[in-house]
Amino acid sequence: MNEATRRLVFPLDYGSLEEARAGARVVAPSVGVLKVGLELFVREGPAAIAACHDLGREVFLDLKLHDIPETVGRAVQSAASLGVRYLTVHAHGGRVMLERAASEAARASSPLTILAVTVLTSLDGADLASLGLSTSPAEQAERVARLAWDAGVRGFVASASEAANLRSALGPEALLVTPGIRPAGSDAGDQKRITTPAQAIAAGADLLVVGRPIRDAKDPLAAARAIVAEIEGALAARHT
Ligand SMILES: O=C(O)c1cc(=O)[nH]c(=O)n1[C@@H]1O[C@H](COP(=O)(O)O)[C@@H](O)[C@H]1O
Repeated sequence: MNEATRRLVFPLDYGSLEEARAGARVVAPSVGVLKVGLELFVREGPAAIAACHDLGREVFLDLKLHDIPETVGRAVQSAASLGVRYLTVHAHGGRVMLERAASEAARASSPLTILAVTVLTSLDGADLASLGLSTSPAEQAERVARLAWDAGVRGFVASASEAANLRSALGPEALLVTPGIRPAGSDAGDQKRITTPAQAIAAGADLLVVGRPIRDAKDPLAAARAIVAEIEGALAARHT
């Protein structure tokens, strides 16, 4: 698998295991990581993770844990026992919760990286204001990313429009995972802070999460291939 393919994360946002398996099988040649999120995990549970492993792909379990430290710590242990490679928690769960998630992941028997979700890509400044936050999404993402970093977390989910800023705030060791990716001309849907795949790579993103532009394309494999080609071009430009 080449570097560009390794960087593409495809969310299995499907309503059943059968659909998820079929969708994953089609795009697997052009996808590095498969993400299992709330829709599929609530319905199908660990079988969804096993299906990804059957395809030889690492699993990103996206449950966006946000609870008291004890509950999150125990949930991290459960996720670790399923052999997932990445697991999301909400950075807004606070320092102790983040510390607990990071320390439980460090004790897992296989590599497990906690990803702190900073500010959801579906939110903009007006949404933050309605929550009583006077910061911009970029400022808020940096604030909670620093909090998570200090708690021992090394993976972060943010819009790629914040990736360059987070990279300079956190340094090369931070793993930056960016959803809200839209190839030029594709529908934003409910995403508000979006970039193209090339912009995300240029900004220093490590992993790009791309769902509907692939899932809902007439030819999902061709859509995934086109995104990988765009990532490849942007990586080459980054290295020159
Ligand atoms: O944690 C995530 O993966 C996530 C965080 C975030 O801020 N925004 C976001 O869209 N996601 C997820 O990334 C995927 C984006 O899907 P599309 O908008 O269809 O490309 C979905 O599975 C979301 O649950």
